[in-house]
Amino acid sequence: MSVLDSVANGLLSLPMWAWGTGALLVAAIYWIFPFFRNENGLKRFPGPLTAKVSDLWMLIQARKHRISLTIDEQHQAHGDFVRIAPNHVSVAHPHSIRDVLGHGNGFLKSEFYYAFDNIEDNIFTTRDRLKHSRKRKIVSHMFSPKSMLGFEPYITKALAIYGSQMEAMIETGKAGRYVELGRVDERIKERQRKGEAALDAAKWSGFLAFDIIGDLAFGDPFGFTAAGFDNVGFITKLRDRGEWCATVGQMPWIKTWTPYFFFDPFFSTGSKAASALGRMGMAAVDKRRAIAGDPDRKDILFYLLSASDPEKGGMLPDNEIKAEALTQLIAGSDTTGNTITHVIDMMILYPQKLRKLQAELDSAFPSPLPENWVSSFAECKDLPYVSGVIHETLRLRTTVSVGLPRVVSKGGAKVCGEFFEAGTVLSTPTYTTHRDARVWGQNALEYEPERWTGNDRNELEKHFLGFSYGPRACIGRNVAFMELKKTVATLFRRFEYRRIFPDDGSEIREGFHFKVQELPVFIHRRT
Ligand code: HEM
Repeated sequence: MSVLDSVANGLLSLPMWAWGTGALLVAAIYWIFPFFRNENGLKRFPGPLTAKVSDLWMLIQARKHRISLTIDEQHQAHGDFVRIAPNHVSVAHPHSIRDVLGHGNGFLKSEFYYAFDNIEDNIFTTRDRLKHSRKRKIVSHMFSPKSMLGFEPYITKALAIYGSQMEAMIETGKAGRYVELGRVDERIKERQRKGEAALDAAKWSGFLAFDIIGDLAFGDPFGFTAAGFDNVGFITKLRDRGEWCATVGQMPWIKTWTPYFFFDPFFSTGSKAASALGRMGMAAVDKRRAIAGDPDRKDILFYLLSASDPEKGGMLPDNEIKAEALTQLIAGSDTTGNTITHVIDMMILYPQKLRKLQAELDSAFPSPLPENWVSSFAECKDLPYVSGVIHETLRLRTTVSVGLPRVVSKGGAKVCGEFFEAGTVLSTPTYTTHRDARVWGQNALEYEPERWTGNDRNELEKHFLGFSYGPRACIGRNVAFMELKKTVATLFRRFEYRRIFPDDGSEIREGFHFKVQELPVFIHRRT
């Protein structure tokens, strides 16, 4: 018998208690070791004991869908620096944006982003600086002012479909029929007034945003707005995948194992959703290539298909095109859809602000409006209150509220007065930073679109993280603003919303996005 066989036989003959003790010992070493090692000298920072000991603490917060709220509570209790994982410090200091996310510090994205890789790594997930610059260069053409103008007709088309769907529901909507439930609900019927339709505004914002980006990215809107239905479950899959990524990203090494986490179906659902989205993205690119469409069409896929490989020349590799197209679709859909929902929610919650918005829109777009009118970007881009409402909503209801983790580069760095060793993970908690009275003043927690219409605007922009900051900031920011401004101007000029159940708060659940799950509203026409 070989030595290996003897060892194997010896191990197999051990009693169950010995196996159990061994497993506990291994787990204990894994948990306790980073703590005692004082990894990267982080012992000096306060934080929950369990967070100092293991990444599991963050994973649990993510699984509970409340990363931002928990980290904010920690900052309120401990101050600007909180150790939220053995090797991760959250820095909620007014200079943190510049020091952690800014240009020139050499910090890279952390392993957290590995969870988001789909098909292969992409512009959003890559942790390699050169690879990122190369990808950024390739896609930057898509977002030039000239390309942006080419995108506007697709946004106008989707908004026109949304507008006519609302009109049709208001015209023909059955009393008490909450569109998404597909049945008459007596509680809704009791509250509904003449000329109103009842619907889930969160769902319709999603339909609108997904149709726009579907058209921009793949040359084909999903058709959700026209159908009033997401027939492929795309929106739900994207949500499940986002929640899964934000959770798995806390302990990236578990990624490949999550399909087998039978104790919690959340993990297998998210993992399946991620794979399904990958397949859908690949199929969409293949479909677009197979059908010879409009040769003048200048959408995101057009720019990817005509980009040349900077190293080898010729077209980009097939998988790279697919991964990048899918990334734009993912990055540009739920972000805008969810922001539109938050704007509707805020306008219902703050009727005085809604009146101001309506006054601005009524004066810019007097009655009578053409049938199924949609605001052009030229007409709404400089309206100060429209812009104020969007900025203020993105401040207090930031779609990406979580701190975005970055790794301190070689040689270490001084961040907000503290020195950090190379390899330490740092993040700026957007939710907390956007509520910091040192920046936003004593009314930091109040919804004040007016703060964006005054002379302080440029100064406030420096502390605004709605689209992040630095080399990894949102590349689609200008497209997002075009979409959001056109949408806010069009919807709030033509319609008014009120909550069906005013006493219910909004159920916000956080994955990677800080997302309103459902917003039951009545909608009526304005004249
Ligand atoms: C309201 C809408 C949007 C919001 C709030 C938003 C927010 C953000 C944020 C916070 C980041 C940084 C993420 C990180 O570092 O982990 C980001 C990155 C990114 N966004 Fe957006 N985004 C929006 C719309 C869009 C649109 C419309 C597109 C494309 C059409 C887009 C494409 C991207 C891409 C490709 C990145 C990765 C950039 C890089 O790493 O170089 N986003 N976005």
